[in-house]
Formats: sequence, C-alpha cells, structure tokens
Amino acid sequence: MWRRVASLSSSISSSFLAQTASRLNTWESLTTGIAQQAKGVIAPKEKTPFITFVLGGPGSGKGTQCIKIVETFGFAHLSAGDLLRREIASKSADGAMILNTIKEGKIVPSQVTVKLIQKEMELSDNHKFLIDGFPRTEENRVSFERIIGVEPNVVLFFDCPEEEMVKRVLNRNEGRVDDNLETIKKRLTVFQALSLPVINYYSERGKLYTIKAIGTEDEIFEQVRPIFAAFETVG
Ligand SMILES: Nc1ncnc2c1ncn2[C@@H]1O[C@H](COP(=O)(O)OP(=O)(O)OP(=O)(O)O)[C@@H](O)[C@H]1O
Ligand SMILES: O=c1ccn([C@@H]2O[C@H](COP(=O)(O)O)[C@@H](O)[C@H]2O)c(=O)[nH]1
Ligand SMILES: [Mg+2]
Repeated sequence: MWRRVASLSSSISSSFLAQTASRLNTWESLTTGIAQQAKGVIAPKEKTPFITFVLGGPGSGKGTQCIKIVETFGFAHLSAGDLLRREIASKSADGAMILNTIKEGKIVPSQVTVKLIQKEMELSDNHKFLIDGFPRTEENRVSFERIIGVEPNVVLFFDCPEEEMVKRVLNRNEGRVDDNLETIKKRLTVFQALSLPVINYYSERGKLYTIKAIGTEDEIFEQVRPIFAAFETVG
C-alpha cells in the first residue's frame, strides 16, 4: 500500500509539495493510526497521494471518462455512487437510508460517504485516485478535508447541457433506481444548488479543469488527456 517512493511531477511547485508533504503526516495519522503502524499492522503510506475529484451533472459522462483515465494513466477509480450502491446491495446498516436518499436524488450524509472513500483509499495499492461524483456539496468537501486531511490536486468538471444529460441518463439502461425522469429533475436541481458552489470553490483556487462534455467519448477524452499528461511528463 503506497510503498513506492514519490516521483511526483516536478510541474508541481515546491510550495505545493511542501504543503502536500505536511498534509501527508496528517493523512498517515488519520487514516492508519500511529498505534496500528507501531504494531506493524498497517505499513505507512510512503507516496504522496495524488487526488482528482471528477465532478459534473448526472449523465455528464464522469464514469465513462474515468474508465479511459484509468486505462491511460493508471489511476484507481473510486465512484462515490458505486460505493453507496454497494452498501445498498450488501444490506449494511446504512443501506436502506442510502437507497431512499438516492431514489430522492438527495445527498447521503458526508460522514457515511467519506468513510467509504477512506476505506477504499486505505485498501488501495495505488496512490493516484479518481474520486468520481464527490464532493457534491460544500459540506462533503469540508468533511473530506477534515477526515482525510488532504486536498485534491486536480478537479475535473464535465460541463454538459441539461438536455443532453437527461437524454443520456434515460438511455443508460443499467437498472439504476435514479434513472427516471422524476429523479433526474431532482438531481439536476441538487446539482445546481449544492454542487456548483463546490465547482466554483475549486475554480477560485485554480484547481478546476473544465471539459466541454459534448461530442463522442473519444473527442471528450482528447480534452482530458493533456491534463494528466502534463502531470506525468514533467518530472
Ligand atoms: N460522449 C458521450 N456521448 C453519448 N453518450 C455518452 C457519452 N459519454 C457517456 N455516455 C453515455 O451516457 C450515459 C451516462 O454516462 P456516465 O454513466 O458516464 O455519466 P455519469 O456522469 O457518471 O452519470 P451519473 O452521475 O449519473 O453517474 C451512459 O450510458 C454512457 O454510456
Ligand atoms: O458523494 C455522493 C455520491 C453520490 N450520492 C448519491 O448517489 C446518487 C448517484 O450518484 P452517481 O455519482 O450519479 O452514481 C446521487 O444522486 C446521490 O443521491 C451521494 O449522496 N453522495
Ligand atoms: Mg457515474
């Protein structure tokens, strides 16, 4: 788990690296626990995590593009929606609450989602994470920073017209309980009201990369590719 020694892109400024390195200490103590490390239960993660948040409205193509990013750049893909659906399927204590929340197009309490993401990050051998469909609210964002102790390096925003998103979701055909017109309308309202402020937050901090999410999947990926290529090649 994160045993390899960092060779992170030198395109990242030294102040950024210093900032990230200091956060790594917080990361280690929060996620693995000093006591567990002392007992040799969990090895310290030696490589600085590289975190990408993948944001955009319902059906904007986040999951589709994440598959391509994983294939091309070797990230671990953590879809918050998939983690929540897995909780429902496993009939966990939160399963019923999560199902109702998803049916209503609302947002699951941050603590639940962050805990699931944290667990996946800890279990991963990778240090490069695509966190898909999270954070969806300012509260999600603050909660992630507080619990995980790191900020994203990159935030992708798949910007897609509503009409196109609705068309895609209604054609998705994966049996999702929220892929119906009534829930989609609610999800779009939640996206505008709660998720756009998160996108604006990262835009103000210079971390946002906006992708015009119309055209073929390959055309869209050609906008995504140079973003990660830049982080890979320099350094
Ligand atoms: N560029 C595209 N053109 C047409 N259809 C697309 C495109 N990209 C993805 N799709 C299709 O649109 C649907 C939604 O895509 P995807 O599941 O990737 O979106 P998403 O942003 O992850 O949605 P959600 O937030 O609901 O999980 C899928 O059926 C996918 O195959
Ligand atoms: O961080 C999250 C992510 C998702 N949800 C809920 O799940 C559905 C589906 O999410 P997708 O990313 O579209 O698969 C979403 O509408 C929310 O209800 C969440 O609460 N928090
Ligand atoms: Mg998705």
